Amino acid sequence: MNAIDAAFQRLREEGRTALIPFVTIGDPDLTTSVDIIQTLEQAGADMVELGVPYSDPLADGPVIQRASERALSNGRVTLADVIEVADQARTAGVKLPFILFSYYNPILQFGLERFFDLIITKGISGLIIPDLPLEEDAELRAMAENADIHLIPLVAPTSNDRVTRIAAKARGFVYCVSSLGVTGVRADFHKGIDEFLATVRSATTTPIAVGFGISNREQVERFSKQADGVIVGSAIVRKIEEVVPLLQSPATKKDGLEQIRQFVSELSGRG
Ligand SMILES: O=P(O)(O)OC[C@@H](O)[C@@H](O)c1c[nH]c2ccccc12
Repeated sequence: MNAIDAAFQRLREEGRTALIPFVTIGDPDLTTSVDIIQTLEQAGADMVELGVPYSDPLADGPVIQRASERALSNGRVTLADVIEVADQARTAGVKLPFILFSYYNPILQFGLERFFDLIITKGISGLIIPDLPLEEDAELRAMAENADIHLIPLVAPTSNDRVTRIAAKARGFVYCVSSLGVTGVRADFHKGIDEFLATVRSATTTPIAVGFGISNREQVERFSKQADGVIVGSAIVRKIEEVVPLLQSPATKKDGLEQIRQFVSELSGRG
C-alpha cells in the first residue's frame, strides 16, 4: 500500500487530521534540509511536501520565492539533489511519506522515464506538479500509476465543473487551494471556501487536504473539521527564514532547529 494511503488510513482510525508541511529543499542548504525534515517529523508532521527550488515560481508568494532564491544562491539545486535529500532523510530514519513538489519543467528536462526510474527507488510516495493541468497529464499520470506513486491534483474555488473530473482521478489526496492567488499567509480565505470543500468532498472518496494561507493552530483546527489534511508552507518557510542565521552556525544550529520544531508542534497541536 502506498505510504500516503496508509497514513490517511491510520489518521482516520485515530480521528486525526494530517499536518502536511511544505519546505523548499536546499533552504538554507541541502544538509540542513535533512535536519529540517527530521525536525518536522519530531514536531508531529504526518507527511511532507519536498519543494524543488525553481527560478520562476509563478504560483509562489514572496516567502517561498525568497526560499528558492536562498537555495539556488548556494549553487544549483537539481531535482536529483532534492531526491537525494529525501533518500538521506529516509536513511536517517524519517518515516514520513514524501511528496515531491516540483514545477513541470525540471521534470521534463530530467526526462519522464529517468525521473520515475529514480524516484521509485528513493521512497517518494506522491507528486504535486502545480503547473501540470489534468488536460495535459495523461502520460505522466499513467507512469505514476504504474509506479504506485500518487499524482496529487490541485483544485481551486474557481475550478467549478472541473472539480468533479479532477477529483474523480485523484490519488493520494485532493489539494484544495483555500484562496485565489499565490501562496502566502492570509488572515481570511475565499468567501465560498466551505461550500467549495463540500463540493470536493462530495465528488470523491479520496482524502482532501486544504492549503494556502494557513499559519496558526486556530486555522488548522478550522479546516480540520472539513478536510483530512492541512498543508502549511509559507508560515513554516518564514520560520526557517527567521532562523537561517542560527542554522548556518554549528554552535547555534540546534537552537534554530528547536525553534522550527516548536513552531510546527504548535500547528500540530502537540505544542
Ligand atoms: O505557502 P502556503 O500559503 O502555506 O501554501 C502551501 C504552499 O506553500 C505549498 O503547497 C506550495 C508551494 N508552492 C506552491 C505552488 C502552487 C501551489 C502550492 C504550492
